[in-house]
Amino acid sequence: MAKKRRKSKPTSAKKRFSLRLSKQNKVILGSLLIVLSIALFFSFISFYFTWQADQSALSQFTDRNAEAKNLLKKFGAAVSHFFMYKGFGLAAFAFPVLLAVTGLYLFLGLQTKRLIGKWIWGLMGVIWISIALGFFAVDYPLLGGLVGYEMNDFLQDFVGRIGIFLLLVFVLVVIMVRLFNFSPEAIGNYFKEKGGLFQRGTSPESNLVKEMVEEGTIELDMAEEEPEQKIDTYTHKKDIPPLNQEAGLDVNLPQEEEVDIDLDVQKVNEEKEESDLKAEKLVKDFGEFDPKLELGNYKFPPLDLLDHHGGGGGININQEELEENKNRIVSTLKNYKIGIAQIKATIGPTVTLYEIVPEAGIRISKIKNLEDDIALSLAALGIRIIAPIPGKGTIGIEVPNKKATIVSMRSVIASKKFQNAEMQLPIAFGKTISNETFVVDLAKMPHLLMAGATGQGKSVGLNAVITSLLYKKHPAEVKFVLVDPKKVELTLYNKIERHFLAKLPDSEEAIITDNTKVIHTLNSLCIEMDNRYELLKLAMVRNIKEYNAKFKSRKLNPNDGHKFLPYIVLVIDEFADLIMTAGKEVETPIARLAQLARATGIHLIIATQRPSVNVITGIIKANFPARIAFRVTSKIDSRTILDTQGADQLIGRGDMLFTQGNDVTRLQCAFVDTPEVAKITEYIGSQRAYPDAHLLPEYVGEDSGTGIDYDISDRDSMFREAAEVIVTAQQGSASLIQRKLKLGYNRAGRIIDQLEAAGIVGPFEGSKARQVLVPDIHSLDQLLQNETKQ
Ligand SMILES: Nc1ncnc2c1ncn2[C@@H]1O[C@H](COP(=O)(O)OP(=O)(O)OP(=O)(O)O)[C@@H](O)[C@H]1O
Repeated sequence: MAKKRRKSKPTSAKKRFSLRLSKQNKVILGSLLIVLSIALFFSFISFYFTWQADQSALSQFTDRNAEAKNLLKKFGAAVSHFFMYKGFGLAAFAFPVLLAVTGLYLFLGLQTKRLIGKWIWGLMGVIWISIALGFFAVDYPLLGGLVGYEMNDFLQDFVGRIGIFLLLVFVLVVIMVRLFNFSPEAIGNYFKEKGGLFQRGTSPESNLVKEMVEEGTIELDMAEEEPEQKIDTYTHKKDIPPLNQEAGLDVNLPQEEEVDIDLDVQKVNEEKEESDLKAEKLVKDFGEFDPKLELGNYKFPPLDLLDHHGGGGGININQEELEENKNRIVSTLKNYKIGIAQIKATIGPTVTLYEIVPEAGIRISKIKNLEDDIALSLAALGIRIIAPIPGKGTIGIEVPNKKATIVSMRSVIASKKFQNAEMQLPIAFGKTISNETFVVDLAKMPHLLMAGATGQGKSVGLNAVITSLLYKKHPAEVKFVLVDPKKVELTLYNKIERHFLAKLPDSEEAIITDNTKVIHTLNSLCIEMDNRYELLKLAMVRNIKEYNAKFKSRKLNPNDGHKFLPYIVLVIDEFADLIMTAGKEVETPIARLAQLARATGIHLIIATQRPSVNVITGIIKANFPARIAFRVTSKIDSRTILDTQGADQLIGRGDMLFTQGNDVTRLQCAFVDTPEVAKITEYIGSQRAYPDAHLLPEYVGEDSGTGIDYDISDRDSMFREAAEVIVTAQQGSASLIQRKLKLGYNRAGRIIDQLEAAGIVGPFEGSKARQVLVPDIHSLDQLLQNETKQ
């Protein structure tokens, strides 16, 4: 309080000052100073040529007959004489510079507070240069001016010439250190920055491509180089001063100055500017924040861990088969009196697309109506007719190849498209019908629904998604929450628990196989989402990408609860099983996450064997625009997933349809076998890991919070403070207590329970904040007093 009162005085003084110096006055004064500085500058220059001739004019300043040779005549001669001859010699040039800077600040309406520093440093520099010139140029006293000469004379009596020299060196060091941040680390950083180009070129991602060419040699180089850089920056990290240590006082200023709107706006700008400057300085000194630092030696899995699956040689083109299929298509269509003008084949890994241009006059709707008959006549499993192909005026008939080519995970991971993908969460699903690698960004989807009958490739698909991310992301950047009711599909990922998995604080296993745990985890993710939204709000950004970028550039202070946020990918392998046993309890948090979690970097991937409407409900469907269908058994199932048929005509074994809205793309899913996943997890798991899996916020179940009777004496020592925080903010959330009182989540949760028992907050309401039952601090005082009386 005392602090505040003391602060308010200068504020009002500032306000008066600011009111007196209106915007127009600032512009006028600014221009005056700029003009004056230019006049001084020319006078000083001219002085060096005319000073001897003008000596006499100085004494006859008022005599109109006496003329001065200086460019600015008597004024120029007089001021130059004062500043240069009697003053500081050459160093006096600093004055026009300082005046010009001051003038510009006023003219442009910038904050003048920082000018004080500039003037202090400027004057120090003037004195130093003047003495230095007086010292070194003894024969030219005009260079150092009278001040330089006299100061030298004076100092020589006391410390001698060597003493003056040492003094000058010392002051120079002080100026360099304070003004230009001259430090051994800064020099080190400068050279590191220079060398940065090389390091960037050998990022683990790009390493992967090179690895293919150079089979491991580069990886060795990397291993030697990286630690050096990491360790160095790590030590810096410890030295970083908390961002707000100095800015703490400033933070309150804008609120105090609310009366004057003009003043207020300027203040806020300045504050921003200052924190930005501070962040820039931190980045300059210590480099950007590197989330990967803690596992700086982490090596991305090499390509060798993946098999070719016989697909290394590309697609076999069977000319005979092509010809045969073409003839069948032409003759079948002829039976329906549809003439073909042109036919073109595109060969994919599993199917070949025959693109037909019908003869003029034939309506596409006719062909569309005959869709089933044509499929029947061609008499092959997995034929799909696309009439017309979206965006083209042609009709597509997809006919399965007799010999399907397996698309290996290795080939898609090694593809340029995946390697160069500038995506947040790139996933290489497989190959399209035209044999192009298909890469999508999970962050953009933003959630994925996967369905397909048993044995058609769902698990392989899930593994392909996870593998893609493991090959592209560092453990600091992405965390998986794995739900596996079948208990066997995802067990392999246990090995990377401390690298890539997230779990509830009290659970032993990171992979969730128990249904009640799933409910807790989903609610915990909702809390995580709310907490993240709170952080995004504080940081004034819209999504996790902007937030992390801001955090990396050190604009967010970890002391305010800010931290680097990894993406969280929730994978549920058998959703049907879950929804059947837990119903709404699962559906509600899933729907909430699906609706809101996108901006906070939480993405959902849900796979189900039974794509019936009671599993994929309307709410879920509405929030999962990206869907994948492997082969299903009926048209109805296909419609449930994709809103169109087609999935029932797939041939299985990874043949799939992907939609992200309107268009449906047929893909051959990349194949990654269990032994390959085992090798990858083994490779990652054997490396140095975090001490524990990434911990999700603790979720206190609905029943555990109600009706607990806490003894008053058992209350937490921070109970009273927490109650005040909650009542003042009128928001009953544990995260608020956590933040304001700097407590751990568990302790904050316990206090919330005690507050509930004391009747200060209402019961648990899912992931929403609890209702606060006490309206103000006065009522709180009364309530607590009554308690002690009882
Ligand atoms: N992309 C693919 N390429 C080649 N073969 C595949 C592909 N995907 C799946 N298969 C084959 O299909 C088999 C079954 O796949 P998968 O285990 O993924 O099916 P699923 O849909 O998960 O079945 P379930 O629901 O019973 O677990 C695999 O063992 C493999 O032989």
